Amino acid sequence: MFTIEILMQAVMESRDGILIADARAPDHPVIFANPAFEQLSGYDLEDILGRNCRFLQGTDQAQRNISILANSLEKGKHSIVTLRNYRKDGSLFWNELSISPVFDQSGVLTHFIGIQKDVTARVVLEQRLRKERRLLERDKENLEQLVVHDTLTGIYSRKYFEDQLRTRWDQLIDTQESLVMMFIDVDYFKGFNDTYGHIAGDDALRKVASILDDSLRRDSEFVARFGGEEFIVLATEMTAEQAIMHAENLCRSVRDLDIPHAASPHQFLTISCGVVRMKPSSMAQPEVLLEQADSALYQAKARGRNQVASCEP
Ligand SMILES: Nc1nc2c(ncn2[C@@H]2O[C@H](COP(=O)(O)OP(=O)(O)OP(=O)(O)O)[C@@H](O)[C@H]2O)c(=O)[nH]1
Repeated sequence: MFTIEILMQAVMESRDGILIADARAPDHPVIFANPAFEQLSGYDLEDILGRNCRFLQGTDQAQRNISILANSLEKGKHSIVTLRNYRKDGSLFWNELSISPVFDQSGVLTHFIGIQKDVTARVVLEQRLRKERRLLERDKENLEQLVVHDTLTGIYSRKYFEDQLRTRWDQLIDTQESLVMMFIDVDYFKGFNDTYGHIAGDDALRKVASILDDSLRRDSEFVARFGGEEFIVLATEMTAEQAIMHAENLCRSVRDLDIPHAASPHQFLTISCGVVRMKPSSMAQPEVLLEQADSALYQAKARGRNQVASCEP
């Protein structure tokens, strides 16, 4: 049989803190707190009775959830919010507070009943997970940047080039458009490093990368660092003549940087360039472009460097 004693016992033995406030008295003073609430907050009953429960927020009153709570109480509605509360000893705990208005038989608001749960462990874990997720996302972005961009020169990486080569090759099989590749290699670069040192060598590679990048005009072309002192330009929408002229411009731009190179017969830093233009086909692999551009580059080197050689299959 259900009795008022059982109800009382349930409230007194609840693991959750229970508070009752008088909704008709000014500033809604607390008129009841169960032992679990005393334990949760560290306050004794005599500290609590007669006060508005906002004392649990201490000076930390600017919490968004407090106005959410106040709004729903004003409308006589039930509300659950999580608040930063402070124990008697000043330590923070996260309080998941469920407040319900209590009405008498004629519908007049008489009390508020608040059930309090200490959810600090859960909130701290959620905060830690959020922070870790943010750090992971930042690391992921950094890694993606590293994969797409070459760390020394900042232009596209070999990985990006290889992905683009495969993608564009497949796209152009259908449209029957040609793909143009320029394989670029800095001339006598070993001699440059030996003469001026590796740091000056790095600096020269940055300048070459930058001028190549600046010399590109179309959205459909890009330059990547293939490795060491080798660069690749991949382009579409160019005739064979345009491709060769474009490559010759690149050679001139690098020579016009006027970077002294005492170990080169040209006396300035130069590049050689192998150009190939090909219609992608499902019968071939895109690597064939690289092989042909490489063999054109070999010819440009063999003919004296600082020049372009082409290979149109
Ligand atoms: N400073 C610097 N040097 C590099 C880098 N990567 C590769 N190299 C150097 O580039 C040089 C390439 O030399 P080789 O392959 O012998 O070619 P080369 O001297 O340019 O001669 P040719 O290509 O035949 O004109 C090597 O000495 C490498 O150490 C780099 O990131 N920084």
